[in-house]
Amino acid sequence: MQGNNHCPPLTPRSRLERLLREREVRKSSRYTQSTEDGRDELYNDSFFVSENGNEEEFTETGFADDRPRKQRLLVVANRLPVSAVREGVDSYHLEISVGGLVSVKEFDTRWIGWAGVNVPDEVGQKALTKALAEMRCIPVFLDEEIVNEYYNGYCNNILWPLFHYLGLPQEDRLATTRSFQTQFDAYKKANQMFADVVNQHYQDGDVVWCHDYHLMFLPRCLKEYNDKMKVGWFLHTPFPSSEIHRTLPSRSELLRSVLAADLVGFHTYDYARHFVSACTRILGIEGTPEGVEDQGRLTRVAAFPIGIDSERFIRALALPEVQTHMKELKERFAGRKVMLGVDRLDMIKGIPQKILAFEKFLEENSHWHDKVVLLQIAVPSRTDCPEYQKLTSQVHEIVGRINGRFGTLTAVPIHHLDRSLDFHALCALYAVTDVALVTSLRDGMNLVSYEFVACQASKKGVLILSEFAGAAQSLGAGAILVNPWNITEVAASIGYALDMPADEREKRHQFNFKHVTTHTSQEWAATFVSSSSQTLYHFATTGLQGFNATLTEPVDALGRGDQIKELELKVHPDLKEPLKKLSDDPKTTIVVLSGSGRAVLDKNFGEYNMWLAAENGMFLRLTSSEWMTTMPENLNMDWVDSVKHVFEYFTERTPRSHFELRETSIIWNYKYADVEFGRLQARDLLQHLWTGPISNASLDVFQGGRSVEVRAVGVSKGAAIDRILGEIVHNKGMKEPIDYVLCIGHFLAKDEDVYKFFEPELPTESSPMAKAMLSNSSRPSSLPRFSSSKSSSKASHYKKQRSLSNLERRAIERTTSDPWRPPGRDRMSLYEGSSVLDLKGDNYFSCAVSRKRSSARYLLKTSHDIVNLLSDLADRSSSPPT
Ligand SMILES: O=P(O)(O)OC[C@H]1O[C@H](O[C@H]2O[C@H](CO)[C@@H](O)[C@H](O)[C@H]2O)[C@H](O)[C@@H](O)[C@@H]1O
Ligand SMILES: O=c1ccn([C@@H]2O[C@H](COP(=O)(O)OP(=O)(O)O)[C@@H](O)[C@H]2O)c(=O)[nH]1
Repeated sequence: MQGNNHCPPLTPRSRLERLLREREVRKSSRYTQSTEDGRDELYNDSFFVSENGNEEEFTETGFADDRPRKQRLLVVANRLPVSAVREGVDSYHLEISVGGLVSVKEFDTRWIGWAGVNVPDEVGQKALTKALAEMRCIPVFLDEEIVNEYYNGYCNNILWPLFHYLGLPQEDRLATTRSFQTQFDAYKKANQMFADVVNQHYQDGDVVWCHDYHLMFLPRCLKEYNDKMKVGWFLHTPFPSSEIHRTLPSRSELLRSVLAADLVGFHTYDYARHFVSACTRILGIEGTPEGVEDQGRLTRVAAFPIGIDSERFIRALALPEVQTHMKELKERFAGRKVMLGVDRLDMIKGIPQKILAFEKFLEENSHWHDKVVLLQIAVPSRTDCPEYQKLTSQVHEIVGRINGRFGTLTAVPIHHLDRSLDFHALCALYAVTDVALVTSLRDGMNLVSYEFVACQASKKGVLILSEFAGAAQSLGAGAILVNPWNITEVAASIGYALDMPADEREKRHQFNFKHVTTHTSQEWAATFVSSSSQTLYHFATTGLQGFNATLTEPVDALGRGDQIKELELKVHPDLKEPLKKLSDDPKTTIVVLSGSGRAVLDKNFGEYNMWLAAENGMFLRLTSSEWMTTMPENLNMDWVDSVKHVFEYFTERTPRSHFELRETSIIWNYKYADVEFGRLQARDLLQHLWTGPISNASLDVFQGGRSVEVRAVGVSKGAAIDRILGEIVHNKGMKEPIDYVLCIGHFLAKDEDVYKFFEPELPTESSPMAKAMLSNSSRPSSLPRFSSSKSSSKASHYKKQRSLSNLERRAIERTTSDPWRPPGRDRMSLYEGSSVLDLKGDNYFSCAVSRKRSSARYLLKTSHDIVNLLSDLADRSSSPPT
């Protein structure tokens, strides 16, 4: 049966099947490659090499042996991952950039870019070309003037600030127009020079991957030369709101050039959305969920969040030199907490704001004065640009003032370094840090935050992260998110981070660490390239109470709350006392019926005297007894691995989404993800579940507000309540009719069958309690006002239609084949024929919590109403009858 497949089929039928298949293949090949690791980083990370460190013999038809030929990939970026310094007429010193562009192991990769050196003479150019070839790098030679106009000018003075919401430079109008035009011309010319080198090295079937804002013209140049070329373009910076992009004089030309690519990628869904809306508003062309369509040609647009080579950082921490660095740093800063900032000295990094927030923290917390130090590594960047020079002076001035103000003869609060560190020193620094402070005003992603997390396996330090860095959308849950412009908030977050208890640090770290080690640069690149290499692109990407959203603490409806705290379901603190009183009342039986697993219910309700029904009633327990299973023996769970596989795939690609694997169900939740993106992803996921390889499996798929849940066929709360009640009636030896039933929940539509279960015959005489609950005059002010739900008419319709009582009907249903009947025992007989469920019409209160449409009789607006209702019931149950 298809549903039994644990992997996608070998011959994928759809785009998603293909991507899932490729993901599996990548996972298994990753293991083989890691056994080869341990030698020179660049070679291992970027290229396929043999044991002796030389490139393997490679022929035009493939490797010398029978291995299949790898997909050729031409990576084109402004900078090569290697920079050159000329030492003689024909000799160069090559240096690998520490944060150089990422590697792609499964492709046969060549890099094309500028080596950061001016080589005007032919001899020098030949020598550099030869030296770089050993590293599979191909240089583009840019002369000084073009570097000045294209790189310093158009790229760094115009596009960079604009894309980071800093606006266009303010200059004299005429001069701006003139310099703008010359810079734009130089930009186009430089892009054509990159294209010429690509064309020279291109072979049929190659994928060409263009990077960043430096090369927005490149896709067009390449397609004009050869429209069959597969071209992808990825932007490492934010793409701003269309209102910002609209201010750029060359706005349309740039957009059209990028649209020449087959695939356009961004770090976040937000950036992708801005790009599509810029195309719609500025170019007037159609945005679709998949991308941008112009005259029948579709350019796919999607988010591909970058990652780091986390293993490389983790491995480095074990190296003796890194250990020595760590020891020195620990001794040097003994008795003080270490805070760390690592940034290029760039306006976008918010360094002055960070330092000012640290000053405010020191101002307000004198007890921390000698106990904390901020180490700020400010790597010089774009030093030819006047704006960057001004920033350096500004930062020096602020640091000097603060050190003068809070320093002592022996120690200063800020150590500021205008220099870069080597990889090992950087790893050591990350590892000894207690709190990392990333306050970018805008940042495409911010890899420093990822690198810090990768190095924190033992320390489990805290990450304070700007909400304006792309990384906030992925590490947002584990980090403390701040608005870097809000100095007061950042200062308070510093205090919170420094005082954070170990268990909270551990949880936050684990979340971040998992993300950083699973969303690697390898995965990023492989996903982007395999998507580009397809000709056809088609991807986008619980009486009876419920627990979650019923008895839990209220959560932020926009999903902007603290995900780490909210992921751990906790009983609302104000409900503890009423639950205790109600559960101790011998006349009251409480059942918590939840989709959550046993452990979650044990942890939250173990201390009360009540019934717990976990996993939608598949497991049942009176808190004084052990768990029993009510799961039918023949419950088919063969589909679990296949579905998990699909859920993993979507979780990896939907920042801040997560999935929970329970014993009889799996839930993918995107409450904390970008709402729009989450919905699109859910649509894709559902489509795959309904039409993909597991479409025939015996499972039920449900869509919640911000979740997708998959269960074994027929599992619902309504189906379970029958069995649960049988156990309770039997256990309590109940014979008298139940006085009233209160059933409160925030249920999926599928589970609303639980409301119908108790629905009695037409209303007769009310019990005193029922009267009290419904009569406005006797209702105390704390009791919530029930508002009859619109759907209560549905319930009465349901009642009128019924010719048999619920018990009669269920008894009849039971005589037919029932997969839910537990073996060897007929639960129905436990209360069949008894009058326990002879509820009087208005002795039944089914309440839906914050739902617009429901078959419950009443609606409760918020969890606050539940607290009031249960508190009031508890008071009444514990007070003597009047
Ligand atoms: O080459 P430079 O001009 O010295 O600048 C260095 C790089 O800065 C930018 O980095 C961006 O890419 C990172 C990885 O995707 C991302 O985390 C960060 O937020 C971005 O700012 C630039 O985009 C690169 O091209 C530069 O090489
Ligand atoms: O002394 C240093 C400090 C930082 N980095 C690297 O620079 C990169 C910075 O990347 P990020 O995405 O944080 O920001 P960007 O500078 O690209 O805007 C990271 O990989 C760091 O490891 C470095 O090579 N040397």
